[in-house]
Amino acid sequence: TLKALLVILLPVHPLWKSPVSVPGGTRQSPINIQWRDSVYDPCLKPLTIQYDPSTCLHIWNNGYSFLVEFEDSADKSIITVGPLECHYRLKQFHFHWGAINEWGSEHTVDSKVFPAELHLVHWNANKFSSFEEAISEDNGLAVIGVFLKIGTHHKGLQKLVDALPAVKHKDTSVEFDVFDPSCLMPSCPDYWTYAGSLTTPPLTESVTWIIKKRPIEVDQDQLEEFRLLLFTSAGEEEKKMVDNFRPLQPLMNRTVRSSFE
Ligand SMILES: CCCSc1c(F)c(F)c(S(=O)(=O)NC)c(F)c1F
Ligand SMILES: [Zn+2]
Repeated sequence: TLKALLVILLPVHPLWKSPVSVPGGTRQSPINIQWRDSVYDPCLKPLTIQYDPSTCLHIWNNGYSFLVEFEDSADKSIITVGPLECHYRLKQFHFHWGAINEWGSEHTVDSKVFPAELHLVHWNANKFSSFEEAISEDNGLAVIGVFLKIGTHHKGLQKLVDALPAVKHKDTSVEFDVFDPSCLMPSCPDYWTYAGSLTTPPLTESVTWIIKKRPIEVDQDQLEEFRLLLFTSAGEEEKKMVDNFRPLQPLMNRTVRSSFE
């Protein structure tokens, strides 16, 4: 099918500048989560999320996605428990999406692709003194992945969507004073977790992934606003910011655990 052909061709997709595979990589992301192969771990507790909306700083277009960044000089917005042995500070969140609703997410579940995926990036403030240090260390980062599906309008997301025209071009930013990212979480506490990597350079294998089982719903107009962003700077020939996801990586010798039976 067209989709299969495109997925095969995707690794050489011109918009994907990073190496599709990392030499010697044994725990790369994203992966397909095969539900029946995931192993229920009764020791996995619900994730504890404590975000302080006033730590929100700004939104910026980094030429790959749009990032909402947070002030991380203290333990004000943190996640703990779940599969984590330490507390992790929220650094930023961003999204990956497709040109059309048929693809866009980085992870897949039983090979099902979602139109988009939210990543909330946290760093281990118990063990390291900065995000920059943690990014290349084992257990340095914890990323919550939330799938997006097309459905009802998402009121919390709309505040973010309304600010996107101000960051249309690469290297533009806009102040974003108060935002509580917990409004972007599905109500269901269930998740899968596995040891993986960043999906953008430097692709370091430092991430404990926490993938929420249930998606959140956004409406078509909201996702279309993502697709109006540009990879390019003002004055350059415009390239729409779409298909900013990495191809699936081999599971290799990894087990995906579930927090639910
Ligand atoms: C040099 C990193 C800049 S911050 C960042 C990011 F911008 C990003 F896109 C991803 S991702 O791999 O794409 N998604 C988890 C990250 F993990 C990050 F930490
Ligand atoms: Zn990401």
